[in-house]
Formats: sequence, C-alpha cells, structure tokens
Amino acid sequence: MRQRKAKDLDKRLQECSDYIVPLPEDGGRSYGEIGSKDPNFQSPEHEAALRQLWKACFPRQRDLYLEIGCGKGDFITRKAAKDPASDFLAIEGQETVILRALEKAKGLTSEELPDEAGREPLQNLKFMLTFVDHMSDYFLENQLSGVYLNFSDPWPKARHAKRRLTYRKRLLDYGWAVRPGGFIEIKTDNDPLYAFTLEELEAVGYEIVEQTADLHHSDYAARLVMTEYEKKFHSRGKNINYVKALVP
Ligand SMILES: C[S@@+](CC[C@H](N)C(=O)[O-])C[C@H]1O[C@@H](n2cnc3c(N)ncnc32)[C@H](O)[C@@H]1O
Repeated sequence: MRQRKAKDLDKRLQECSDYIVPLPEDGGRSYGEIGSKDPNFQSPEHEAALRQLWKACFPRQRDLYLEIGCGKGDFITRKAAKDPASDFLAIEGQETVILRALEKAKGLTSEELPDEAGREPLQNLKFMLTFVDHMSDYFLENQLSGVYLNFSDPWPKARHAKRRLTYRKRLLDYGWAVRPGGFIEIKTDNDPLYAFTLEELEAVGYEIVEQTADLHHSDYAARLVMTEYEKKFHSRGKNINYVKALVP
C-alpha cells in the first residue's frame, strides 16, 4: 500500500518535471570547504555548474524572485500570473506539499487557480524540492531581486532560535544572494517571531521600508498577494504581521 502511494507520488512528480529545477549535480554544498573562511565560498566548478543550471531554467535573465517554504504554492502562483515579465522560483522541502503547488502551476488542478492565470500553464515559474540551508549551495551572488518568507515555522524555543528562517545569519545569507537594493519580505501570524524578526533585521542593518503588525488594517494589504496560511489566519480574525526590508 505504502509502496503504491510512493509510486503514485513519483509518477505525479515526474509529470510535472518541466516545472522542477534539478538540484546541482556537483553535490551542491560548497559551504565550509577546507581552507575557506568565507561561508558563501563557491568553488569555480560549483559556480560554473550553477551558472549553467540557471541559464537553462530561466534563459531570459530577468528579475528572479524566490519564495522559501511555498507550501501548496498559492502565493507564488498568483505572483507569477500577475507579473509575466519577471521570473519566480519557489522552494519547498516536503514532496507531498510541493506536488500540490506543481500541479497548480501546471494547470492540472482547478484548485484555487488565480483568476489571472486561467488554466494556462505558467511559463515564468519553477520549483525546487529541498529544505534550503545555505543559499550558496543553490544560488549565485546577487542573483535574486527579492525573497519572500511567508508564515515560516516559528521554532518557539529559545534554543532553536538559529533554526528560524529569520535568524540573523540566515538574513545575511539571503542578502548574499539578493542584489543590492533587492528586498526580503516577511509575513507571519506569530507575534513573538515577528518581534524577533524585527530585531534580527535591525542587527544586520537591513533598512525596513514597510512594516505593520496588522496588515489587513493597513494600506499595504490592497496591493499584496495573500498566501494560503494568511487566508486561514485572517479568516479567524488573527492579526497578520508584515515587514519589507532592503538589502544594502
Ligand atoms: C506554514 S507553511 C506556509 C506555506 C505558505 N508559505 C503559506 O504562507 O501559505 C511553511 C512551509 O515552509 C516549508 N519550509 C520550512 N522551512 C523550509 C526550508 N528551509 N526550505 C524549504 N521549505 C521550508 C515547510 O515544509 C512548510 O510547507
């Protein structure tokens, strides 16, 4: 039974393979190589492999926006549909979850497809199946124009603070992959995580340009795209925290 389910999952993922960015073939991890003091050190071979990979995936070399932890892909699918002149990439670590996002982007399911997209498969959106740790495993320096973190896991225990996706070292890591002047945009229902995130943004010196602890009673809401979790929490009356910061 379990085997049949795994086979079915593999088959459905295979059917969406044109939407999946393969993980770098050279093993990816360049972080912490012996003799390197730079946490984002990339060997020339790794850098060359990444250049080739991204050229093949997004040949038009336009603005590329990344969502880390896209869940079932509502947000990123809508963003890609609204902005066909840019490219979008979504990363998600759970196979069964990303499959829902892939089938949505491909137009295989009618589930919450954005009105703008109709049932046309999107050409400017791709997905990567992995739990991101170091950006230099996958990206080139200054490659991205913006990063979205929507409703990331809060890791409430203090001893797990380093696992939070807005921990300062992670913010610096995103900043390495984002071009100067690009942004990091964060939404969360979790108030303590929001307070932590503001402190961490300040600690790394990223300029906060938009900020509210109650997005849906602010002017920002009208122009921002809602995420699946956002809809869920908002419908229960929970305030949504939002912050946008620029990478220097
Ligand atoms: C609470 S869900 C939010 C989904 C979506 N962003 C939304 O707002 O509706 C968080 C998702 O992030 C994924 N995730 C957490 N850490 C991740 C990481 N380091 N890399 C990739 N995905 C991650 C989880 O698997 C989960 O599906």
